[in-house]
Amino acid sequence: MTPIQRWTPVEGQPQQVADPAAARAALRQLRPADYAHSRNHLGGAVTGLSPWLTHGVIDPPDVAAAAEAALGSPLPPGHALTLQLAWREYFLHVAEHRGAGLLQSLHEGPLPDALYASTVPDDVRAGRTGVPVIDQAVHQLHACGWLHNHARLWLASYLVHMRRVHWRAGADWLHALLLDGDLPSNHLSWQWVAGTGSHKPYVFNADNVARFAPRAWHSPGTVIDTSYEQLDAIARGQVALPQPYRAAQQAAVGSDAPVVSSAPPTELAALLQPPAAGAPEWAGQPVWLVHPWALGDVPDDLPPNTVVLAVLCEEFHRAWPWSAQRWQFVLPRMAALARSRGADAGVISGTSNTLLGLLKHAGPVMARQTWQPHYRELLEAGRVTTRPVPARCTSPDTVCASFSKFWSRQPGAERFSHRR
Ligand SMILES: Cc1cc2nc3c(=O)[nH]c(=O)nc-3n(C[C@H](O)[C@H](O)[C@H](O)COP(=O)(O)OP(=O)(O)OC[C@H]3O[C@@H](n4cnc5c(N)ncnc54)[C@H](O)[C@@H]3O)c2cc1C
Repeated sequence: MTPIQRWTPVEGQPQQVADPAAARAALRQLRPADYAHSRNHLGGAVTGLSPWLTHGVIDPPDVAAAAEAALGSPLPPGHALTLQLAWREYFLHVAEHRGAGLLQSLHEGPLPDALYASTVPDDVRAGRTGVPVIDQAVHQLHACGWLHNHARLWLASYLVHMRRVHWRAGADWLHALLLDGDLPSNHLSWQWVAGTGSHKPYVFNADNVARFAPRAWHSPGTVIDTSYEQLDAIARGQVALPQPYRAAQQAAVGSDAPVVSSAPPTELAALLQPPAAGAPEWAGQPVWLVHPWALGDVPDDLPPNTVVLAVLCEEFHRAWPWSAQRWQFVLPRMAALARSRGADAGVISGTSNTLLGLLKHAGPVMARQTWQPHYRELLEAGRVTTRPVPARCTSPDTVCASFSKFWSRQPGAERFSHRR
């Protein structure tokens, strides 16, 4: 195991707060040369940077710069890290164009939506399916809120194709438990696995797990220990679903399943403050608006009298609750940013209407762009001047229906492959 897999409990305490110093320390540990040949292995030299990237503590250009410093040369466009960062930017590109449309199937998958169950079964939620790869993934998810990309692919594929659960139910469930839960990357990846955002269902078998995962994850003799032809036929409904688990292993949600909530846990409640009634003391001053996807440092080119307001938009959090671990990751950093230059000391939680009422008192309002539902609408309705998320790829004006199309429209990309 490499030290970079810090989100796993095996490596000690997971990071607690979206702290830029910790993110910068992680950037200094990048091993881009090893990443290229080992990233598909659960013990490979993956970066573990996704929680910081999701919350805007760092951005893809920072990762590329750190990789270049480690390599001592420019990061080639065809390097695996370049391509994986581009996948993130592709999903943001789709979100920019489709907005909340990414929450519905982009096109029909192998079977009609109505044939899939709308809830995640209890034995999966508890990590007690009897299929070691799935149970290991769920327990790691519970313990540290982070999974390797391959584990996410396996979990999603098993749920959608072996248990016939609708991708949206699985996506919402996983999103709630991840520290890096990000609707564009998460929900579009689920659609890619389901076949509603790609041209074929993604399936995997026990041999694939044995190749890329440690022994405890290997799953011989289980429902996934079969040929790809058979798995594809199951996903397409051409043969019956296998009996997924032994009755003795069915279970209610296990005790290690984190509680998810639309509001911060009580131990963080002191970091919240209600919106002030009437005109605040900073009325008329410029505002830098901090939201959960803007946890990097406050830009240093703002007018000197700019105040920092940190806000939570309640409609979003009611729709997509978070684990306590995620609240712990996000909220103290938001409060620290609010305190850095704020007239208000805490994080203001309110409905869109309440927050809009507050912003009416402000002078010019500026914020980092986001495509997260409700926050995006808040920025638009509040006539907030947004700053783009720093990116390495260009986002074409019309939506690209596939990563290949997106990639082919990047300068110089035609010379390189784009395998996932
Ligand atoms: C079902 C499923 C759900 C996912 N949900 C999320 C999510 O909610 N949030 C999220 O950030 N990523 C998600 N991903 C993408 C990917 O699994 C994670 O970004 C990655 O595993 C994070 O670990 P890392 O930082 O070590 O990645 P690395 O391999 O070190 O990659 C570096 C960075 O590149 C980006 N990246 C890498 N692989 C992908 C990918 N396949 N798609 C998009 N971006 C990628 C991430 O920002 C990542 O931090 C999901 C993938 C799947 C299959």
